[in-house]
Amino acid sequence: MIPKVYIARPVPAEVEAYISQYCQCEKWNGPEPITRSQLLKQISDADGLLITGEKIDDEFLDHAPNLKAVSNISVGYNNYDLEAMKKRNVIGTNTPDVLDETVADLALALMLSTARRLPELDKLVKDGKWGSKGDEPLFGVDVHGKTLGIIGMGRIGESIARRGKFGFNMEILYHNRRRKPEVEETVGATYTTLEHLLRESDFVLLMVPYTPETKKLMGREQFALMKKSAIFINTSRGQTVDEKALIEALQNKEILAAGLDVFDQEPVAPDNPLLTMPNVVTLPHIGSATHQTRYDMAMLAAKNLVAAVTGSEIVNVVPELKGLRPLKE
Ligand SMILES: NC(=O)c1ccc[n+]([C@@H]2O[C@H](COP(=O)([O-])OP(=O)(O)OC[C@H]3O[C@@H](n4cnc5c(N)ncnc54)[C@H](O)[C@@H]3O)[C@@H](O)[C@H]2O)c1
Ligand SMILES: O=C(O)[C@H](O)CO
Repeated sequence: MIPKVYIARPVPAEVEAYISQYCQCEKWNGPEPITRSQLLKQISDADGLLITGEKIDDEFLDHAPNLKAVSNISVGYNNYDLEAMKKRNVIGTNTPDVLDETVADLALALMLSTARRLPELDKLVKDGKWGSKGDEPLFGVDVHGKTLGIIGMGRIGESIARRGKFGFNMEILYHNRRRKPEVEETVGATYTTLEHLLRESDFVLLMVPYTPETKKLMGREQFALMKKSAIFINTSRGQTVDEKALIEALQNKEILAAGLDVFDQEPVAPDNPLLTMPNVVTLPHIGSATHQTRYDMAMLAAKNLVAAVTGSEIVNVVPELKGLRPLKE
Protein backbone atom coordinates (compact mmCIF):
# COMPACT_ATOMS: atom_id res chain seq x y z
CA MET A 1 0.00 0.00 0.00
CA ILE A 2 1.28 3.47 -0.86
CA PRO A 3 1.33 5.58 2.31
CA LYS A 4 -0.96 8.59 2.44
CA VAL A 5 0.47 11.84 3.69
CA TYR A 6 -1.01 15.25 4.31
CA ILE A 7 1.09 18.39 3.74
CA ALA A 8 -0.34 21.10 5.96
CA ARG A 9 2.09 23.90 5.12
CA PRO A 10 3.23 25.34 1.79
CA VAL A 11 6.46 23.65 0.69
CA PRO A 12 8.64 24.14 -2.41
CA ALA A 13 7.56 22.17 -5.49
CA GLU A 14 10.72 20.03 -5.32
CA VAL A 15 9.85 18.99 -1.79
CA GLU A 16 6.33 17.99 -2.77
CA ALA A 17 7.72 16.14 -5.81
CA TYR A 18 10.11 14.24 -3.55
CA ILE A 19 7.30 13.10 -1.25
CA SER A 20 5.09 12.19 -4.22
CA GLN A 21 7.67 9.68 -5.45
CA TYR A 22 6.92 7.54 -2.39
CA CYS A 23 3.54 8.62 -1.08
CA GLN A 24 0.08 9.58 -2.08
CA CYS A 25 -0.03 13.28 -1.18
CA GLU A 26 -2.74 15.71 -0.34
CA LYS A 27 -2.03 19.26 0.68
CA TRP A 28 -3.58 22.40 2.06
CA ASN A 29 -4.12 24.92 -0.73
CA GLY A 30 -5.82 27.72 1.18
CA PRO A 31 -4.45 31.27 1.06
CA GLU A 32 -4.36 31.43 4.87
CA PRO A 33 -2.57 28.94 7.13
CA ILE A 34 -4.70 25.90 7.84
CA THR A 35 -6.72 26.14 11.06
CA ARG A 36 -6.84 23.32 13.57
CA SER A 37 -10.43 22.43 12.76
CA GLN A 38 -9.65 22.36 9.02
CA LEU A 39 -6.63 20.16 9.66
CA LEU A 40 -8.60 17.76 11.86
CA LYS A 41 -10.94 17.17 8.91
CA GLN A 42 -8.05 16.26 6.60
CA ILE A 43 -6.25 13.61 8.61
CA SER A 44 -8.72 10.77 9.08
CA ASP A 45 -6.82 8.42 6.74
CA ALA A 46 -3.32 9.96 6.84
CA ASP A 47 -0.29 7.78 7.58
CA GLY A 48 1.98 10.77 7.78
CA LEU A 49 1.83 14.52 8.26
CA LEU A 50 4.09 17.41 7.34
CA ILE A 51 3.48 20.39 9.64
CA THR A 52 5.10 23.37 11.31
CA GLY A 53 4.23 23.60 14.96
CA GLU A 54 0.60 22.45 14.98
CA LYS A 55 -0.26 20.95 18.36
CA ILE A 56 -0.20 17.15 18.25
CA ASP A 57 -2.14 15.97 21.29
CA ASP A 58 -4.72 13.34 22.23
CA GLU A 59 -7.58 15.17 20.54
CA PHE A 60 -5.55 15.51 17.35
CA LEU A 61 -4.47 11.88 17.37
CA ASP A 62 -8.05 10.73 17.96
CA HIS A 63 -8.83 12.23 14.55
CA ALA A 64 -5.97 10.38 12.86
CA PRO A 65 -6.27 6.68 13.70
CA ASN A 66 -3.83 5.58 10.95
CA LEU A 67 -1.12 8.09 11.77
CA LYS A 68 2.41 6.68 12.01
CA ALA A 69 4.56 9.78 11.80
CA VAL A 70 4.48 13.54 12.17
CA SER A 71 7.26 15.57 10.64
CA ASN A 72 7.81 19.10 11.91
CA ILE A 73 9.45 21.63 9.63
CA SER A 74 11.19 23.11 12.67
CA VAL A 75 13.80 22.11 15.19
CA GLY A 76 11.65 23.01 18.18
CA TYR A 77 9.03 20.36 18.90
CA ASN A 78 7.22 21.72 21.91
CA ASN A 79 4.06 21.26 19.83
CA TYR A 80 4.40 17.49 20.34
CA ASP A 81 2.54 16.00 23.29
CA LEU A 82 5.20 13.34 23.70
CA GLU A 83 3.17 11.13 26.04
CA ALA A 84 0.17 11.12 23.69
CA MET A 85 2.43 10.22 20.76
CA LYS A 86 4.24 7.48 22.71
CA LYS A 87 0.94 5.92 23.75
CA ARG A 88 -0.06 5.58 20.11
CA ASN A 89 3.35 4.72 18.71
CA VAL A 90 3.41 7.84 16.55
CA ILE A 91 6.91 8.91 15.56
CA GLY A 92 7.78 12.61 15.68
CA THR A 93 10.67 14.18 13.79
CA ASN A 94 12.24 17.65 13.61
CA THR A 95 14.85 19.51 11.53
CA PRO A 96 18.02 20.13 13.55
CA ASP A 97 21.43 21.30 12.23
CA VAL A 98 20.38 22.78 8.87
CA LEU A 99 19.18 26.01 10.48
CA ASP A 100 21.89 26.59 13.09
CA GLU A 101 23.94 29.20 11.24
CA THR A 102 20.90 31.08 9.98
CA VAL A 103 19.33 31.37 13.42
CA ALA A 104 22.70 32.39 14.87
CA ASP A 105 22.94 35.16 12.24
CA LEU A 106 19.53 36.40 13.33
CA ALA A 107 20.47 36.31 17.01
CA LEU A 108 23.49 38.50 16.29
CA ALA A 109 21.34 40.78 14.14
CA LEU A 110 18.95 41.21 17.07
CA MET A 111 21.82 41.95 19.44
CA LEU A 112 23.25 44.56 17.09
CA SER A 113 19.98 46.18 16.18
CA THR A 114 18.88 46.41 19.81
CA ALA A 115 22.24 47.70 21.04
CA ARG A 116 22.58 50.26 18.25
CA ARG A 117 18.84 51.07 18.11
CA LEU A 118 18.62 50.36 14.39
CA PRO A 119 14.81 50.17 13.91
CA GLU A 120 14.27 53.32 15.98
CA LEU A 121 16.90 55.26 14.04
CA ASP A 122 15.77 53.88 10.68
CA LYS A 123 12.31 55.26 11.43
CA LEU A 124 13.77 58.64 12.42
CA VAL A 125 15.59 58.97 9.10
CA LYS A 126 12.55 57.89 7.10
CA ASP A 127 10.38 60.37 9.04
CA GLY A 128 12.69 63.16 7.87
CA LYS A 129 14.25 63.66 11.31
CA TRP A 130 17.85 62.98 10.39
CA GLY A 131 20.14 62.92 13.39
CA SER A 132 17.66 64.39 15.81
CA LYS A 133 15.46 63.21 18.63
CA GLY A 134 15.15 66.41 20.64
CA ASP A 135 18.05 66.71 23.03
CA GLU A 136 18.57 62.99 23.28
CA PRO A 137 21.77 61.71 21.66
CA LEU A 138 21.26 58.84 19.26
CA PHE A 139 23.90 56.76 20.96
CA GLY A 140 23.70 53.05 21.50
CA VAL A 141 25.94 50.60 23.33
CA ASP A 142 28.84 48.54 22.04
CA VAL A 143 28.53 44.86 21.29
CA HIS A 144 32.20 44.09 20.66
CA GLY A 145 34.27 43.24 23.70
CA LYS A 146 31.24 42.79 25.96
CA THR A 147 30.12 39.72 27.89
CA LEU A 148 27.56 37.49 26.20
CA GLY A 149 25.68 35.04 28.43
CA ILE A 150 24.04 32.20 26.50
CA ILE A 151 21.38 30.17 28.30
CA GLY A 152 21.07 26.91 26.34
CA MET A 153 24.40 26.03 24.76
CA GLY A 154 23.03 23.60 22.18
CA ARG A 155 23.60 23.49 18.44
CA ILE A 156 22.41 27.06 17.84
CA GLY A 157 23.87 28.37 21.09
CA GLU A 158 27.29 27.17 19.93
CA SER A 159 26.94 28.92 16.56
CA ILE A 160 26.05 32.12 18.39
CA ALA A 161 28.99 31.71 20.77
CA ARG A 162 31.42 31.40 17.83
CA ARG A 163 30.09 34.60 16.28
CA GLY A 164 30.31 36.43 19.61
CA LYS A 165 33.84 35.23 20.28
CA PHE A 166 35.50 35.35 16.88
CA GLY A 167 33.42 38.09 15.25
CA PHE A 168 33.01 40.47 18.16
CA ASN A 169 35.72 39.50 20.62
CA MET A 170 33.12 38.92 23.32
CA GLU A 171 33.62 37.01 26.52
CA ILE A 172 31.22 34.05 26.47
CA LEU A 173 29.49 32.74 29.58
CA TYR A 174 27.04 29.89 29.28
CA HIS A 175 24.52 27.97 31.30
CA ASN A 176 23.30 24.62 30.05
CA ARG A 177 21.81 21.36 31.28
CA ARG A 178 25.25 19.85 30.98
CA ARG A 179 28.71 21.27 30.79
CA LYS A 180 30.28 21.22 27.30
CA PRO A 181 34.08 20.97 27.49
CA GLU A 182 34.33 21.04 23.69
CA VAL A 183 32.79 24.54 23.55
CA GLU A 184 34.98 25.67 26.40
CA GLU A 185 37.96 24.46 24.36
CA THR A 186 36.99 25.82 20.93
CA VAL A 187 35.32 29.09 21.92
CA GLY A 188 36.83 29.68 25.34
CA ALA A 189 33.32 29.79 26.79
CA THR A 190 32.96 29.65 30.58
CA TYR A 191 30.32 27.43 32.16
CA THR A 192 28.52 29.06 35.05
CA THR A 193 25.35 29.11 37.11
CA LEU A 194 22.29 30.89 35.78
CA GLU A 195 22.54 33.42 38.60
CA HIS A 196 26.17 34.30 37.86
CA LEU A 197 25.50 34.52 34.14
CA LEU A 198 22.61 36.94 34.75
CA ARG A 199 24.67 39.13 37.06
CA GLU A 200 27.72 39.32 34.80
CA SER A 201 26.42 39.46 31.23
CA ASP A 202 25.95 42.57 29.11
CA PHE A 203 23.81 40.50 26.74
CA VAL A 204 21.67 37.65 28.04
CA LEU A 205 20.54 35.40 25.22
CA LEU A 206 17.99 32.63 25.65
CA MET A 207 18.36 29.61 23.34
CA VAL A 208 16.74 26.74 25.25
CA PRO A 209 13.91 24.54 23.97
CA TYR A 210 10.50 25.11 25.55
CA THR A 211 9.88 22.28 28.01
CA PRO A 212 8.11 22.06 31.39
CA GLU A 213 11.53 22.78 32.91
CA THR A 214 12.18 25.95 30.88
CA LYS A 215 8.67 27.41 31.17
CA LYS A 216 9.12 31.02 32.36
CA LEU A 217 12.80 30.34 33.00
CA MET A 218 13.25 34.11 32.84
CA GLY A 219 10.96 35.68 35.41
CA ARG A 220 10.90 38.67 37.75
CA GLU A 221 13.68 37.26 39.93
CA GLN A 222 15.95 36.58 36.95
CA PHE A 223 15.44 40.00 35.32
CA ALA A 224 16.17 41.61 38.69
CA LEU A 225 19.59 39.94 38.72
CA MET A 226 20.58 41.41 35.34
CA LYS A 227 22.65 44.58 35.06
CA LYS A 228 20.61 47.73 34.49
CA SER A 229 22.71 48.26 31.37
CA ALA A 230 22.11 44.72 30.02
CA ILE A 231 20.15 43.70 26.95
CA PHE A 232 17.91 40.63 26.86
CA ILE A 233 17.54 38.64 23.65
CA ASN A 234 15.04 35.83 23.13
CA THR A 235 15.33 33.62 20.07
CA SER A 236 14.01 30.45 21.72
CA ARG A 237 10.27 30.32 22.43
CA GLY A 238 8.07 33.02 23.96
CA GLN A 239 6.89 30.74 26.75
CA THR A 240 10.40 30.46 28.21
CA VAL A 241 9.90 34.02 29.46
CA ASP A 242 7.40 35.43 31.91
CA GLU A 243 6.39 38.20 29.52
CA LYS A 244 4.69 40.25 32.21
CA ALA A 245 7.92 40.22 34.22
CA LEU A 246 9.89 41.25 31.13
CA ILE A 247 7.53 44.17 30.50
CA GLU A 248 7.88 45.29 34.11
CA ALA A 249 11.66 44.96 34.03
CA LEU A 250 11.74 47.20 30.95
CA GLN A 251 9.23 49.68 32.36
CA ASN A 252 11.13 49.88 35.67
CA LYS A 253 14.46 50.23 33.82
CA GLU A 254 15.83 47.12 35.50
CA ILE A 255 17.29 46.23 32.11
CA LEU A 256 18.23 48.45 29.18
CA ALA A 257 16.50 46.86 26.22
CA ALA A 258 15.24 43.64 24.65
CA GLY A 259 15.38 41.98 21.24
CA LEU A 260 12.60 39.46 20.69
CA ASP A 261 11.97 37.06 17.85
CA VAL A 262 9.37 35.11 19.84
CA PHE A 263 6.41 35.93 22.06
CA ASP A 264 4.17 34.22 24.55
CA GLN A 265 1.28 34.64 22.12
CA GLU A 266 1.99 34.53 18.37
CA PRO A 267 1.02 36.52 16.40
CA VAL A 268 1.70 39.01 19.17
CA ALA A 269 -1.43 40.85 20.39
CA PRO A 270 -1.60 44.41 19.01
CA ASP A 271 -2.02 45.84 22.51
CA ASN A 272 1.08 44.12 23.90
CA PRO A 273 3.05 46.90 25.67
CA LEU A 274 6.30 45.54 24.20
CA LEU A 275 5.19 46.87 20.82
CA THR A 276 5.24 50.50 21.97
CA MET A 277 8.63 50.44 23.69
CA PRO A 278 11.35 52.08 21.57
CA ASN A 279 14.05 50.05 23.33
CA VAL A 280 12.45 46.75 22.27
CA VAL A 281 13.16 45.31 18.84
CA THR A 282 10.48 42.89 17.73
CA LEU A 283 10.48 40.30 14.97
CA PRO A 284 7.75 37.88 13.82
CA HIS A 285 9.52 34.59 14.70
CA ILE A 286 11.81 34.59 11.68
CA GLY A 287 14.97 33.04 13.14
CA SER A 288 15.34 30.45 10.39
CA ALA A 289 13.55 32.37 7.65
CA THR A 290 15.93 32.58 4.71
CA HIS A 291 15.04 31.07 1.33
CA GLN A 292 17.85 28.52 1.48
CA THR A 293 17.37 27.44 5.07
CA ARG A 294 13.60 27.13 4.85
CA TYR A 295 14.11 25.04 1.70
CA ASP A 296 16.64 22.83 3.48
CA MET A 297 14.32 22.45 6.48
CA ALA A 298 11.34 21.51 4.30
CA MET A 299 13.42 18.97 2.35
CA LEU A 300 14.85 17.45 5.52
CA ALA A 301 11.35 17.23 7.01
CA ALA A 302 10.13 15.55 3.82
CA LYS A 303 12.95 12.99 3.98
CA ASN A 304 12.18 12.29 7.64
CA LEU A 305 8.51 11.83 6.78
CA VAL A 306 9.07 9.54 3.82
CA ALA A 307 11.53 7.41 5.79
CA ALA A 308 9.07 7.12 8.68
CA VAL A 309 6.05 6.09 6.63
CA THR A 310 8.00 3.73 4.34
CA GLY A 311 9.83 2.02 7.20
CA SER A 312 13.34 3.22 6.27
CA GLU A 313 15.84 4.58 8.73
CA ILE A 314 14.73 8.00 9.97
CA VAL A 315 17.39 10.60 10.55
CA ASN A 316 15.78 12.99 12.99
CA VAL A 317 13.40 11.28 15.39
CA VAL A 318 13.14 13.59 18.42
CA PRO A 319 15.12 12.12 21.34
CA GLU A 320 12.10 11.39 23.57
CA LEU A 321 10.44 9.26 20.85
CA LYS A 322 13.50 7.32 19.71
CA GLY A 323 12.95 3.58 19.63
CA LEU A 324 9.27 3.76 18.67
CA ARG A 325 8.37 1.56 15.74
CA PRO A 326 5.20 2.27 13.83
CA LEU A 327 2.73 -0.59 14.07
CA LYS A 328 2.53 -2.61 10.87
CA GLU A 329 -0.83 -2.55 9.13
N1 LIG B 1 13.41 31.84 16.81
C1 LIG B 1 13.45 30.84 15.95
O1 LIG B 1 13.02 30.96 14.82
C2 LIG B 1 14.06 29.54 16.36
C3 LIG B 1 14.77 28.81 15.40
C4 LIG B 1 15.32 27.61 15.79
C5 LIG B 1 15.18 27.15 17.09
N2 LIG B 1 14.47 27.86 17.98
C6 LIG B 1 14.32 27.36 19.37
O2 LIG B 1 15.62 27.12 19.88
C7 LIG B 1 15.63 25.90 20.57
C8 LIG B 1 17.04 25.35 20.63
O3 LIG B 1 17.44 24.83 19.38
P1 LIG B 1 18.78 23.96 19.23
O4 LIG B 1 18.75 23.33 17.89
O5 LIG B 1 19.96 24.77 19.63
O6 LIG B 1 18.49 22.84 20.33
P2 LIG B 1 19.53 21.96 21.15
O7 LIG B 1 18.74 20.85 21.70
O8 LIG B 1 20.73 21.68 20.34
O9 LIG B 1 19.98 22.96 22.32
C9 LIG B 1 19.21 23.28 23.41
C10 LIG B 1 20.13 23.39 24.62
O10 LIG B 1 19.36 23.86 25.72
C11 LIG B 1 19.80 23.15 26.87
N3 LIG B 1 18.75 23.15 27.88
C12 LIG B 1 17.57 22.49 27.85
N4 LIG B 1 16.90 22.72 29.00
C13 LIG B 1 17.67 23.55 29.73
C14 LIG B 1 17.52 24.15 31.00
N5 LIG B 1 16.44 23.94 31.75
N6 LIG B 1 18.52 24.94 31.47
C15 LIG B 1 19.62 25.14 30.72
N7 LIG B 1 19.81 24.59 29.51
C16 LIG B 1 18.85 23.82 29.03
C17 LIG B 1 20.13 21.76 26.37
O11 LIG B 1 21.02 21.11 27.26
C18 LIG B 1 20.75 22.05 25.02
O12 LIG B 1 22.15 22.18 25.11
C19 LIG B 1 14.61 25.05 19.81
O13 LIG B 1 14.09 24.03 20.62
C20 LIG B 1 13.56 26.04 19.41
O14 LIG B 1 12.55 26.14 20.38
C21 LIG B 1 13.91 29.05 17.65
O1 LIG C 1 12.06 25.75 16.01
C1 LIG C 1 12.25 26.20 14.88
O2 LIG C 1 12.79 25.57 13.98
C2 LIG C 1 11.81 27.60 14.57
O3 LIG C 1 11.32 28.24 15.69
C3 LIG C 1 10.81 27.65 13.48
O4 LIG C 1 9.57 27.24 13.98
